Formats: sequence, structure tokens, C-alpha cells
Amino acid sequence: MTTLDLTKLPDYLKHQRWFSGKAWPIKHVTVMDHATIEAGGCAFSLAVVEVVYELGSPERYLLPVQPSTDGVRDALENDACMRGLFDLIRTGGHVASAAGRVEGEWIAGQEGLLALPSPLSVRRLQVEQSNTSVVLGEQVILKIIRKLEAGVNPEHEVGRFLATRTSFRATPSLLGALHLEGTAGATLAVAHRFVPDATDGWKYTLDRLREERAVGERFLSEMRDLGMRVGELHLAFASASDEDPAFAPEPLLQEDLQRWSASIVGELGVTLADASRQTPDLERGRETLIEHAKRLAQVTPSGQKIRIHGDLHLGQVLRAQGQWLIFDFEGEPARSFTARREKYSALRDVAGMIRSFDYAEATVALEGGTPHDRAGAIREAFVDGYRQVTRGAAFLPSDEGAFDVMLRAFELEKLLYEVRYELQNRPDWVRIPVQALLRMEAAQ
Ligand SMILES: Nc1ncnc2c1ncn2[C@@H]1O[C@H](COP(=O)(O)OP(=O)(O)O)[C@@H](O)[C@H]1O
Ligand SMILES: O=P(O)(O)O[C@H]1O[C@H](CO)[C@@H](O[C@H]2O[C@H](CO)[C@@H](O)[C@H](O)[C@H]2O)[C@H](O)[C@H]1O
Repeated sequence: MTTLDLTKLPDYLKHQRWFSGKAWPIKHVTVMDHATIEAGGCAFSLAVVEVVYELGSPERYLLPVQPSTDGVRDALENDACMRGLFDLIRTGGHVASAAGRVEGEWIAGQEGLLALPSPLSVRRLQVEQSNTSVVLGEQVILKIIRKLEAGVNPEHEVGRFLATRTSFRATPSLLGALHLEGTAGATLAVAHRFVPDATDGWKYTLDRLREERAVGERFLSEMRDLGMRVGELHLAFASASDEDPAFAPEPLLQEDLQRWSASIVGELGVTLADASRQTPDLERGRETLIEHAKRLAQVTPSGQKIRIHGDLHLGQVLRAQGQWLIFDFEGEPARSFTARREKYSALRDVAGMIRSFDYAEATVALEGGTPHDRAGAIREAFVDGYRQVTRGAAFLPSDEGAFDVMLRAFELEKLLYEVRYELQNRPDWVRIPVQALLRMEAAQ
């Protein structure tokens, strides 16, 4: 390989925005596997390194690097290297690595038949993200995954399933991927169809709420459409047969409900302990909220567990040409791949999106806008659309009472996650989920 100076790596890593271990002292960095990619006039190393910290669990990162006078530099800043990486995917090529091989995968089919311009333009995405995405020829978005996790990558697995096993097309299709096979095996990059002129659902909704005092019928109808797309996504997941065991629906059992309920009760304890200094009010509602979570365990089980999106909120949908597209199937980043690939009640996704409506309303209020309590109407429209397309679906609970109790319990679960997320990332915003928790408690 082009020589990698290991002694320079801790310093290099600490200066990368995608490196999440900036706060912890690094004990050492080792190269798990590496390959030399040579294409289109660019040669660079694709190395998988393990960062071992003085304390805490080791982490793996993908380093596409070239040697430079002061050690290493990011090969992804070089357009020719980017094209070389994409070529490997597009041609389904492979390159031997020290401990395995790097393999490109291109998904054949209508979407894969792209007429890409030559030379291929490379445009870097100007968004805050934990990976690195580039737009190629304005038709493909290639995401190079920076922090690697062992096992099956859910974004690739779900994208592949939707593209090849279902007719669900309200998503930017997965076109291909780059994998490392061998002991350090992982998915290194994913390529999707690029959606031009798309606005993300969060921005789209905030704009509507900023400009309208009351939500108009047009926006509500769009939210009904969003509910329909989410319902259709769940129908696509639930259509899996036993030939796709990672997706095939399974009966929802009493023990699932008990396990989920116990987990919410546990999270309630941890979250209130974390939040109590900032929001002592929450403590008063503890018993009521526990009751709320426990009700989930008492539901008579019906319906199925299916694969779900797992991290559904307004930031995970795109609005383009008057249509909604659902994307980013990687699940909640804080959880392991195994946990993210678990089958759940579909209502967990519904609850996630519903929480986003409250966030949007609260965000406009925090900006100085008057709160108009529009989240309720949006929620109703969304759930209405969802129920319209999923009526009678085998994966949903068979009675209304169970539907409501389960949905509320998953909303509570998401609220607790949000309190922890905001305490960690945006302490000023913690009041958004806290206010919602207080309202939930008062409504009992
Ligand atoms: N297929 C696509 N078409 C257009 N824009 C996209 C597409 N996929 C992602 N984006 C944009 O890129 C941003 C980052 O993508 P995402 O997959 O969420 O990256 P990360 O996992 O690193 O956060 C999204 O917020 C969205 O604005
Ligand atoms: O980075 P991800 O998209 O995987 O999700 C994380 O960050 C989200 C914030 O960007 C966070 O979402 C929360 O805030 C949103 C508004 O910024 C709101 O629409 C969501 O409903 C709310 O949960 C998400 O929880 C977190 O996992």
C-alpha cells in the first residue's frame, strides 16, 4: 500500500469532523485491512483502522487516504479518487486487500441503467453529516461510510430488499455498494439515485408552519400522502416471504410486548435521572408515565413484528416534484446493527413521525412564532393516510384500543430517547420533548 504513517493517524483523526472519539485519549491505532485502489489516474489506500482508546470500546473507521508531506490526506477530496471508487461499484469490480477483498456491487434493473456524463462531475454535499456524500453526474449520490460497524449494514440490506424484492418506489433506489470481505468485513459505501431539487421534510414542514397560522387543507392533504407512503413502506416490508428471513413478518407475542414495556420503564428511570436537575417537574409525573408504559405489556397481542425504518422523522423524508420519498434506512445510530435489524411493531415508525410534527410546531414557537397547536391536525391527517392504505393489514393490531395503547407507548419511548438526545446534543431543545412528556402525563 502507499505507506501509511501510523504515528500520524491519531492527530489526523482528531481533525476530521466525522471522527467521534475527539474527546478521548487514543492508546493506539492499528490497520485491520487495506487495499490499494488505482483508477482514473489516482492511487490511494483504502484502509480500515481500529482506534483503541485509553478507556472505552474500540471503534473502526474507513480511511481512504493518500500520503502527503505532513503524513496523510483524505483521498476523497480528490475527484479522480472519487471517480475511481465509484468505478469499482459501477463495474462490479474487485481488488484484493491484505486480509480479504474489496468488492463493488451494482444492482441491475431499470434504475441501474444510468446514462452518466463523461467526465463524471463530482459535487460535494454541503451538509453537516457523519459520513461523506458526493453527487456524481447529478444522478448518483455516493455515501462513503466513515465509522464502520461489523455485520450486515441495514441501509444496504433494506435498500437492496426494496429495490429487488418489492415494488415500493417512494424511495431513492439503491444502485450499488462497496463492501470489504474478510475479517474486517463491512459495507464501505452505498450509492443511491440522486433526487434533484429535493427539500427535506423537516425544512419543508417548518416553511409551511412559518407561513401559515392554521394549516391549510393542501398541507394536510400532503401529510395524508406522507402517511400513505409510510403505510406502503410497511406493506412492502410485510410482503417478505420466508425466502427473505431477515424481513419475513413474525407473529407479535405477549413476550415482545412485555419486553418492550420493560425496556420503556427502564429508560424512564435512566432518563428522569439524567433530566431531573434541569427539569424537576418531570419527576412528579414518574408514576403516571410508568403506568403508561406498563399498559403496553397488558395489550392482547395481535398483528406482527416486521422490519421497520427505525429512525423515522421529518428529516428522513424528501419532498420532490410534489411527492414524498422516504430514505436513510440505517436506523438509530446509537444502536448496534443487530439491534437496528430487529423486527418491531410498525407503530414505532408511526410514533417517530408523529413526534416530529410536535417538534416542528415547537421549533417555530421557539423562533418567536405564536404556537397554534397545529401538530394535532397534522398528526390526524398523517394517521388517517396511514390507516387508509394499511386497513386490514395483518401486521397491525386487530383492534382500535390496542392500536392506541401501542402508539402512545412508542411515542413515550421516542420522547424519552429525545430527552436523552437533546441533553447530549442540544440542551436548549430539551424543553420540546419535556413539555410533551408533561402534556402526556397531564392527559392521563
Ligand atoms: N438520494 C438523495 N437525493 C437527494 N438528496 C439526498 C439523497 N440522499 C441524501 N440526500 C441529502 O443528503 C443528506 C445526508 O444524507 P444521509 O444519507 O442522511 O447522510 P448521513 O447518514 O451521513 O447523515 C440528507 O439530509 C439529504 O439532504
Ligand atoms: O441524525 P439522525 O437523523 O439519525 O437523528 C438524530 O438527530 C435528529 C435531529 O436532527 C433527532 O430528531 C429529533 O429532532 C428533529 C428536529 O431536528 C425532529 O424532527 C425529530 O422528531 C426529533 O426526534 C433524532 O431523534 C436523532 O436520532
